[in-house]
Order: sequence, then structure tokens, then C-alpha cells
Amino acid sequence: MINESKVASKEGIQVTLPQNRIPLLKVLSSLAAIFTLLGIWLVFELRNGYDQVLKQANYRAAQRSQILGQSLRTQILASDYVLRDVASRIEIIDGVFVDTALNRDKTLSTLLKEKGDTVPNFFSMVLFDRDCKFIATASGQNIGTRSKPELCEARKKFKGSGPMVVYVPGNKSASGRAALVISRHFSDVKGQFLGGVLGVIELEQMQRWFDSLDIAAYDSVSLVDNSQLLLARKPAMPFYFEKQMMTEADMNSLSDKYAKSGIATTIDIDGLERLFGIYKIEDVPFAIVYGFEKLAILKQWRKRAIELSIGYCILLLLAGFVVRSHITVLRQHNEISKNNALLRSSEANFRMLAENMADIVWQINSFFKVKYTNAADERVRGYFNSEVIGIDIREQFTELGQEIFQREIDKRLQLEKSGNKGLAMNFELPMRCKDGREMWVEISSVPIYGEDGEIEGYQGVARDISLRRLHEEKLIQANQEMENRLLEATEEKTELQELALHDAMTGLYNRRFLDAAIVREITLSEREKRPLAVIMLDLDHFKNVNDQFGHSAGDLVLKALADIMRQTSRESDLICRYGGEEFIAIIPNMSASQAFERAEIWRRQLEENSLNYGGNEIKITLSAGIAIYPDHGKSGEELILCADEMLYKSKRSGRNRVSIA
Ligand SMILES: Nc1nc2c(ncn2[C@@H]2O[C@H](COP(=O)(O)OP(=O)(O)OP(=O)(O)O)[C@@H](O)[C@H]2O)c(=O)[nH]1
Repeated sequence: MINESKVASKEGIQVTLPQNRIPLLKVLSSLAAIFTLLGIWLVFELRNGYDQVLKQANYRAAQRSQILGQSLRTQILASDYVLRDVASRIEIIDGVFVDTALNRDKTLSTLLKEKGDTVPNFFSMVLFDRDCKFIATASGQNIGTRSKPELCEARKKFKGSGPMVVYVPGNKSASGRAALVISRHFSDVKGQFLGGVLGVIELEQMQRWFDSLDIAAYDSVSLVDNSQLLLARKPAMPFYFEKQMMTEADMNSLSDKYAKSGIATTIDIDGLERLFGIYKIEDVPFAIVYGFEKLAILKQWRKRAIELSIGYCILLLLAGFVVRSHITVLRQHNEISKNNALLRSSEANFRMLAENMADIVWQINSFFKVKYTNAADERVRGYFNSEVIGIDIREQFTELGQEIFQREIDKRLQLEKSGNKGLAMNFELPMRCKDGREMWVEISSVPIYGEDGEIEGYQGVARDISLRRLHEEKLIQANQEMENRLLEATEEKTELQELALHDAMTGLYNRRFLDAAIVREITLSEREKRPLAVIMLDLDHFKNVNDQFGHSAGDLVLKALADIMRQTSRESDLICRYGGEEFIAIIPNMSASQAFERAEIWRRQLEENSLNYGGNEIKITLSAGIAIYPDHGKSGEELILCADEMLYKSKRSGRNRVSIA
């Protein structure tokens, strides 16, 4: 099991690392060793099992062939017993075969039949003489028939103590059918061959016996003679009967193989590979060959081999998974280690950077408890790091600072709720210093998110802005002063402007204004298709007033006329002092008659109202000339010129009158 531990950084960053890791190489080499051993064991086990199965099959085949061979031998011995019994009853007297037993009246044929019937396998019993001529048969037939000369010769030469057993092919058989012939021979005192008695087991009969044997499908059992001729077989293959089943060399090699390893396989005549057990029947020139089909024998072994291989593969896969998961764990660990190294390096960099910064670098948790401050806090506010770690940051603010902080936190939470996550926020608030001073700081803050995406703290920078604020205040003050001065200057300027456009003494517009205004008024009148009246006034014999009463009295007269003109004017009328004792009124939307009337009013009022100056009554009149736009001129110059001409006309005509063009 892998234990885990948490590595926590000072800033609260936690990284999980698996402990007691087994190195990959160790795991791989252990697994490789286990699986190699398991593989070797599996191969050995399967190979051994394979050999054992084949050995056992060979052994069982040998056993079966032995049992069947013994069974056949027993049948032959039983037949031999009957032959010996018959032979014991026969006496050859002067070359004549005589039954020496009690039942002398019986013929030899009857004797042979009776005795032959006691052995079910015997097809026939025959008594033959020294020339192998049949002198009596159980069936009574074929008397006088002779065995083939070579067979007869073989009988004569046979010196064995047991019966002579031979295979006689069909073409050499007296019956014309292939058979096993068992015979016992007579001889005289000198050992001369005198004939004998024989029993015949036809191969067909032998085949029937083979057919009756209970053997498994794909097994085979064969009877072969000492020349490997196939005499009987199950499953029967008549085509191969009496043909060589295998060469003697093959048979010997099979025997050799069996002797060496206990396993001997070869391809049978039906094309199937079989494990053979061969039993050569004692004293009889036949052998029983029993075969188990190899594939059938190996069926169980194959099943076990497949099961074991699947098991092995499953284990291999499991091991693969174990290795893979181990690799994944190692990779994760490497990744975490790398990240931790990066983190440590970045932390170290951050620390170095933070500790050397002039500004206060801080970090608080979601409950506003201080988790970190750099050395600048001591330099700036006088607090040691240990004095502020763990305390509520809000305690470090003045009351106003706490209000501002709360407002900013609320604003932050609103922003977060509306999806604006992680924004940097800047605000200013007053903090407390250790010596009791109040210090304004500019705070720049960003949130720190936990793995669940929720805010788990804040971090940022606080900069002492006391000096800046002082400068700002001074600047504001300076600005205020500047603004005041500017205001004053503006007022002065307005006054000056006013002065520039007005006549200082009368307060009427001056000529400068008139020159600009008349152009504007003509444009307006032209656009609105209305008349514009230009009335020019001049005091009559004004020089006399100055001369008679003084300049101040003249000024008084000028002011008096200005008042008259102003009082009887509309807001839109432009009344100007044109120069000296000349006045011009520009009156929009005024016809010639109206202008005349207006000028008359001014003339009359001046004439009728004498002025009192220092107890002296000053009486004065005026002359006027009128020009109307557009009838008397299209431009300001033309109109003024025209009005001036009319004025002089009035002067020439005796003064104190109004003339119109
Ligand atoms: N008191 C005073 N006198 C001024 C002012 N401007 C001009 N005058 C005087 O106005 C007089 C103008 O005299 P004139 O041009 O001879 O004209 P007039 O005496 O009015 O004679 P007519 O115009 O021909 O009727 C001069 O004596 C100027 O000194 C001013 O601002 N104040």
C-alpha cells in the first residue's frame, strides 16, 4: 500500500506525494523474474505433462497389446491343448493312424470334429501324414489334399517343443482362405516326421474377434505376423490386409524409441498419428499392435495447457496493469516533484522579490487573517512580521480604513457573483503604524482561489502614499489658488473686454464694436429680409459747451444724450458712441419712418431737457442723419456714409433736425 503525506508550503499550498515508492526498475525486474520463472515452470510443466500423457498412453497401449496378445496366445494354447489331446489318442501303426482311445468304433473324422468343437475358434481340424496329405478332417472333406510343399518342409524342419503356428495366405491355403494354422507333429523313435494334426483359425474369424473388441474411437488394434503383414485390424481396413503394415525397421525404431523414452509415435496406415504398444506373442510369430490416437490422448493435456496459458496471460495482463498503474503513479510523482521544485524555486524567487520590495507584500485568508507580510511592513509601518501574522488585517486599519475595506470587499463579492472573477482591485485607505501614525496606503488586491473555485484568501501589495497624498493635497490647494486667480483674471479680462467694446464714459458700445456689429446685423437683416436702420447723431455746437462751461460739463452733456438714447431703445438696438460728440444707433427691423420717429424723439428730448451744471443751465440740440438697409446701402460703410451725409445735410440745413436719405 502506498502511504501519502502532504507537503505544505508556507503560503498554504499543499501537494500530495506518495511515500515508500518502489522504484520502477525493481518492480519490473521482480515481475520479469517472477514471470520468467512462471513461464519456465509452465513450459516445463506442460512439456512434462505432455511427456507424461504420451508415456502413460504408450504404457497403456503396451499393456493393452500385451493383454490382447496374451488373450490370443491363450486361444492358441487352448487350441494346442486340443491338438495335443487328439495327438495323444492317435497311434501310427505301420503308417496307419489309429485312435487308441476307448471309442475305437469312431472314425478319425468324428474324433476331430468332437475335439474341434470344444474350441470355438477352430474352424477345422485336420490329420495329415508324413507327406502333409490330409488323411482325416473334422468336416470329412478335402481328404487327400496336400499342404503346400514349402509348408510341409517347414513342418518337417520344425523342432520346437510347442505347437507350430504359421500364417498361411489365401493362395497357399488348402481352403483358399487366409488362416492361422496351429499344428502338432508326430515322429518315430528316430525323430522322423510322421505327420501331425493341425487346427485352422481363419483370418476372417480373427477379424471378427478384433471387431468385437471394445476400443475407443480413433484407437486401433492390429494383428501382424513376424513379417509385419497385417492380418486383422480394428477399425478394419481390408485393403491393407495381408500387406505389410510397417517395415521391420520401422517396427524396430518404434521399439527403440519406446525403450529409450517410453514414448513412440508414428503415422498409422489410416494417416493418424498414434502411440503404439507392441506385444510379440511368445512362441508365436505374431504381434499385437495397439495404438492410441495422439490428438485424442492429448485432448485433456491441451485443455489444461490452454487453461494454464490463459491463466498465465491473465497474470501477465494483471502484471501489465500493475506496472502501468505504477508507472502512472511514478509519473504523477515525478510531475509533482517537478512542480514542487518549480514551486519551491518560484517561492524562493517570490520571497526574494517580495522581501526586497519597497512596498508591503501581503497575503490574507478568507477570514482576513494575515498569512504573510514581507520585510517592508517593518520598514514602512514598524511592525515585525511576527506581530501581524495571524491577526485580522482590519485591526490594522483606521475606522475610515475599515469602512473603505468593507466597501471594497462587498464590491469584490458583487463582481465575483456577476462572473467577473479574479479582477485586480485598487483602492486607498488609511492604516495604522506601530508608532500611532496614520498612513494612507494604496492597496492592489487579487483573490486566491481554492481547488473548489471558491475564494480562499487575497494577496497583493500595499504602497505608502502618504507623501503622494500630501503632494496631492498641496497640488489641490495650489490648483484652488490657481483657479481663484484664474477666476479673478477672467473677471478682469471680461472687464477689459467690456472696456474694449464699450465707451468708458457713456457706457455705450464703442466704434470698434460698431464696425463688427454692423456687418453681423446686415447679414441677419439680409437673411431675414427686414430693414436695418442706421441713425447718426451729432451735438450741435458742442464746442461751445466745452468752451463755455468746461470739459466736464461737455462730458455731462455726452452722458445725458447717451442716457436718452439708451432709455428709449430696445434690447436689440445697438447704441454706440461713434467718436467725440457723434453717436450711431443700429436698429434691426426698423423702417425709415420708424427710424425718423426714433431720431425725432431723441432730438426732442435733448432739446426739451436742459442740463444743470454748477447752477448753470446748459441747453443743447442735436442733428441726425438716417440711412436704411438695404435701400440706402448694402454694406456698413455705405450705410454709415449715407447716414453721415444726411447728418451733414441736417447741419447744413440749420441743425436741430433729422434728415433721411
Ligand atoms: N467735453 C468733451 N468735449 C469733447 C469730447 N470730444 C470732443 N469734444 C469736443 O467737441 C467739439 C467739437 O467741435 P466741432 O467739431 O467744431 O463741432 P461743433 O462745435 O459741435 O459744431 P457743429 O458740429 O458744427 O455744430 C470740440 O471742441 C471737441 O473738443 C469729449 O469727450 N468731452
